[in-house]
Amino acid sequence: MSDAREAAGRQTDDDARLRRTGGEANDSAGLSDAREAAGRQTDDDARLRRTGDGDTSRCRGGANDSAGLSGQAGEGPVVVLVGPMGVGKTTVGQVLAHRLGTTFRDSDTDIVATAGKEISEIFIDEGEPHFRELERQAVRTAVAEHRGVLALGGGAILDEGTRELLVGLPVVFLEMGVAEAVKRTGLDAPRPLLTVNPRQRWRELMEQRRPLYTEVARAVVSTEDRTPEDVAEAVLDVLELKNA
Ligand SMILES: Nc1ncnc2c1ncn2[C@@H]1O[C@H](COP(=O)(O)OP(=O)(O)O)[C@@H](O)[C@H]1O
Ligand SMILES: O=C(O)C1=C[C@@H](OP(=O)(O)O)[C@@H](O)[C@H](O)C1
Ligand SMILES: [Mg+2]
Repeated sequence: MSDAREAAGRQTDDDARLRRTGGEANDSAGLSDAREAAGRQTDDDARLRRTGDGDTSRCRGGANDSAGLSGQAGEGPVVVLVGPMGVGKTTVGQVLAHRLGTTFRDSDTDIVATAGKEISEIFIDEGEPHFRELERQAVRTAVAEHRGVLALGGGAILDEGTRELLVGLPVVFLEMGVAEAVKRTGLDAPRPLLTVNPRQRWRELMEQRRPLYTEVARAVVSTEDRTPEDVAEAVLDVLELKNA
């Protein structure tokens, strides 16, 4: 557990060229109610919930605002999606935003807009460390401004500063197995980290990243054998946003 999360745990409470549709003025009343309900549930439960494998596993608390964040329940995105590339964060995030009557934002889209070039070009021209810096800035801005659904890039959680920005937020880790990963990312997707030997590369990435996804997440949702609509439903369920 990170220091930031530990500190938070001691407290009691608790947009590319441009497709950005974010904006905090877009929350519906129903969504605000749902957010409050979700906050209460996780505060009370203080555990990481898991759906998709028939099991709800006790793991860690998560409903605490960090010192560096808002300090008030109800601020920040209503849902933040993390998980490996191709798991469906962008797709499911859009479905979720629609279901909740709110807006969708994707940190990758924001980075492309700010940098004025595609992610694969940023990797080639400036390297991954520079991309992670841009990503941290994009997440910081999105977490501060956006009240709808936020999807992050698969590697965002590698950066400690980015992880700290997520403390206390309703973060959901979407997961899948390697076979599904290879199927979904395919050969056409512009994902620079999976262009060579995707199967092995994905396993290596997950070995490094799984603990980090788990660290930042309040809940884990399997995407295996589920449509994006089913996954969105499971996210609403696990965050108790169903009546929104
Ligand atoms: N639950 C799902 N089942 C099957 N295919 C999916 C599912 N979710 C997303 N996909 C497909 O997988 C690919 C990657 O989805 P995307 O939303 O871009 O993932 P991410 O943002 O996590 O990288 C897309 O072709 C998308 O249509
Ligand atoms: O996993 C990663 O390191 C990355 C995932 C991508 O986003 P998606 O997870 O939306 O594909 C994108 O941010 C970049 O190619 C790096
Ligand atoms: Mg995406």
